[in-house]
Amino acid sequence: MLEKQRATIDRIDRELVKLFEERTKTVEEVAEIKLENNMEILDSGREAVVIEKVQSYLEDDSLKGELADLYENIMRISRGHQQEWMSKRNS
Ligand SMILES: C=C(O[C@@H]1C=C(C(=O)O)C=C[C@H]1O)C(=O)O
Repeated sequence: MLEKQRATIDRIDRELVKLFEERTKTVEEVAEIKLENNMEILDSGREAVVIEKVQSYLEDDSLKGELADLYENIMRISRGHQQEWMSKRNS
């Protein structure tokens, strides 16, 4: 009954995981630059811009709130990853 839709979701998830890994590797490069330049992990201005930007890519504006929620979580995880990465680098 749900096979076709779930196969589509599985395909999308595979792509999302690939992109998540690519984003996270890039975030590690950001962490390295921040560590070298004594910069704060959190950049609230940039986070606000990211959310506005991704919302502008939507075709369905009714998803704006959910997309903001998703990106708030992605960036929270991103900051946690930078923290971990910096701690390992310093140990
Ligand atoms: C990756 C960065 O670090 C943090 C995480 C962000 C992100 O994951 O997009 C954005 C801003 C920062 O709070 C950055 O400064 O660009």
